[in-house]
Amino acid sequence: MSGNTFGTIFRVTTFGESHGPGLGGIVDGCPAGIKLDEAIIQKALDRRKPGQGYGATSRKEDDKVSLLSGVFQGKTTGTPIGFFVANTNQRSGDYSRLKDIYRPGHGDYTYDAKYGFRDYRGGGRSSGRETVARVAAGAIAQQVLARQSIRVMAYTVELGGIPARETILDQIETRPFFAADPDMVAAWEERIDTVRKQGDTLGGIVEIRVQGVPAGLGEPVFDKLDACLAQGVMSVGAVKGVSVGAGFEAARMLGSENNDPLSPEGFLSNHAGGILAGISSGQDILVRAAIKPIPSIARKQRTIDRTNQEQTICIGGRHDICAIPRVVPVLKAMVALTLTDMLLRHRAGA
Ligand SMILES: Cc1cc2nc3c(=O)[nH]c(=O)nc-3n(C[C@H](O)[C@H](O)[C@H](O)COP(=O)(O)O)c2cc1C
Ligand SMILES: C=C(O[C@@H]1CC(C(=O)O)=C[C@@H](OP(=O)(O)O)[C@H]1O)C(=O)O
Repeated sequence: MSGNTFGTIFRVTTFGESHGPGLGGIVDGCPAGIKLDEAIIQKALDRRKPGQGYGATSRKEDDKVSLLSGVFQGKTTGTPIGFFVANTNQRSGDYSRLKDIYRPGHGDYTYDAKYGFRDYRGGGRSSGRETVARVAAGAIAQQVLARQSIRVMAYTVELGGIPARETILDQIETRPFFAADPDMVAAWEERIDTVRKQGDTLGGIVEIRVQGVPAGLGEPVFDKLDACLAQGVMSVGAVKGVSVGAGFEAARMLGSENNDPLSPEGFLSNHAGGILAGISSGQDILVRAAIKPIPSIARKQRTIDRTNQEQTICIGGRHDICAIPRVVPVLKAMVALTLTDMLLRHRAGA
């Protein structure tokens, strides 16, 4: 298995680095006849791109996608779909001071430990920028899911320790932060402002909800639907926790509280998050992701260099203060990719 490929039947391979010529991917295994053009992918990319939104990096990229193959007359042909997004605003000089120094919390130390090679121009493959390719692939997956009336939504339920009070699902996509609760936006913006002035960063929690999933998707062991969703979501940078349904709360409940009773009209609650024994139950799938604070902070920190000498760093450059909201479309994409793969596996009887 290559570390750059995700999925078994609907497979996505991504390539590229944040300071190279660009990023792209290949989606292989997409059925023929699915409606697809650059505009559909672009719409998803525009929701993730840098340089926009509160607390976002000031790096300005258009993230303009080119479709290279696998589409004819607005429909997929069944052959590999290739796409590319150019980098246009790298400013790699920002990183020359960090050439031999490891940033705490980022991939600098572990990449050097793995490869024994240091491409110090930004995060490279570990950069949040790699997620541009996932969002493009996820937009293709969502076209497949839409044909089955399966809809993936993602929204922010907590930011900087301040939780949303309620979840209002309509118009999430047009709200700042993809906020579950529009009344929380002002408090979240204020929290970001305070933390930014301190040279610091923060995290949050994103919920992904999938409606319209038929009962029966997923494998009984190992490739359980919840296991595959957790892998897809956890594979995104800055994600440090994944829960399904009641998640960690289930550990504090009694069986009588946690079970979702069945009735002829359907389940009476959804603590399971739409998955039982690794297989979808037909209820909404509910996944949450814990997003850590952005590691590149403008405060003095202790670290070491490549020769193990003690150093202090204070990181400048263009960084997000919080990965939310830009990570929201990425998590949506990873859930869409996982479900599309499971749907096609189910159909193939594989
Ligand atoms: C959409 C997105 C944007 C991000 N922006 C930044 C950033 O501006 N600066 C930074 O240091 N890390 C940023 N990160 C986080 C790092 O990429 C991430 O912490 C790093 O890859 C290490 O991975 P880990 O947090 O999973 O251990 C971002 C992540 C995502 C998903
Ligand atoms: C460019 C993007 O986000 C980048 C994610 C990122 C990181 O370390 O994860 C660090 C910054 O990179 P750079 O210093 O190269 O601009 C962000 O701007 C993007 O998401 O498109």
